[in-house]
Amino acid sequence: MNAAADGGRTAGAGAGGGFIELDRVEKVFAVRRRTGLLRSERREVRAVDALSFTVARGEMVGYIGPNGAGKSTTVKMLTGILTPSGGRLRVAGIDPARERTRLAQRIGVVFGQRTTLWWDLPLIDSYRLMHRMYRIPRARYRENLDRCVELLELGDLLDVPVRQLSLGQRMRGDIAAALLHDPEVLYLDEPTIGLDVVSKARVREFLRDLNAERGTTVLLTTHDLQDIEQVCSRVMVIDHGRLVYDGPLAGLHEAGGSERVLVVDLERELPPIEAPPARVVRVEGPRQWLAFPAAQSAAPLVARIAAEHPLVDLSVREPDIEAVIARMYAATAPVTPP
Ligand SMILES: Nc1ncnc2c1ncn2[C@@H]1O[C@H](COP(=O)(O)OP(=O)(O)OP(=O)(O)O)[C@@H](O)[C@H]1O
Repeated sequence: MNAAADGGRTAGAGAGGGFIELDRVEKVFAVRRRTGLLRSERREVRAVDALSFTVARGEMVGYIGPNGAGKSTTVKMLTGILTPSGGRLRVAGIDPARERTRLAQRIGVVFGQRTTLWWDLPLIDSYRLMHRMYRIPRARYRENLDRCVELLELGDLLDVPVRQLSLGQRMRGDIAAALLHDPEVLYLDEPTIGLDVVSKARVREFLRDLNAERGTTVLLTTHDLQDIEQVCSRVMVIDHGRLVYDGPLAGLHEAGGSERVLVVDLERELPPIEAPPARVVRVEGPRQWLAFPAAQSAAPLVARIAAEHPLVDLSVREPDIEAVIARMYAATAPVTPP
């Protein structure tokens, strides 16, 4: 399982070391569980376990894993909200837990399921408050705001109270808020959750542009593998607090032999389509489902089917992250840290 074998320590490291560096980082929570009327038992939850990886400046990395794997705990340690129980962690050379305020000037955070905006205020008032809170120089604030308003198409929304925005509009508003102070690194936690296809595409395109123009380092937590495919060149998989894969997304699909499904609507009922290595896994009237290796592009398969069959419509279904990870486990034993 390639780079994870050395704890991901070398992957993506820049000449002068990584921009984000974790060396055997741990986070243990003490939890109390009630065992009787007056009795409770103390238990430890190892949310992050000897986690080591390096992210170079300007990298866009997906950070995925099943529920409870330790993703949020990692991001909270990277922002200084939580202090590690052990190990060494640095972001831009700063120890987040010790210098949280100084680090805040250099990082941006977006939580898909929570907003950092003031609910009852028009969007622009939240930005004005952040301008003061972060003490952003006026010219820089204006420049960043203008750019975000243009690229995220916020012009008509600036005077709308946040509670009246749709989920997609609010998410674009939150992304702009995280970028007003020009952070060098952006942590995004489920930035496309609940968004429609067009809004998702807009957010992904914006992140790619941001990275190309400013070299912003991006760490993206998501359950949507298309976010990773379209934004990140590298993906890290965490499970039970440990890094179990670090490399390209295609490699993750290969490790588990995962498949995508092409759903094809034909003009009429026809015999199962023959287009190896894709294979028909289901037929319902004029609709057919073809499974094909997820590491391969769908384009040649689509072109071939379109050329040989009376095609009306088609769509591609991605494998879900839990299934990919489960298959990866089935195919190879997870890395056990030394
Ligand atoms: N404050 C806390 N106190 C006790 N246990 C915690 C605390 N925060 C997280 N945990 C536990 O640590 C483990 C990792 O949780 P974490 O929220 O980091 O997972 P996650 O990968 O972000 O999951 P999800 O995808 O569901 O958000 C879980 O077992 C969780 O119950």
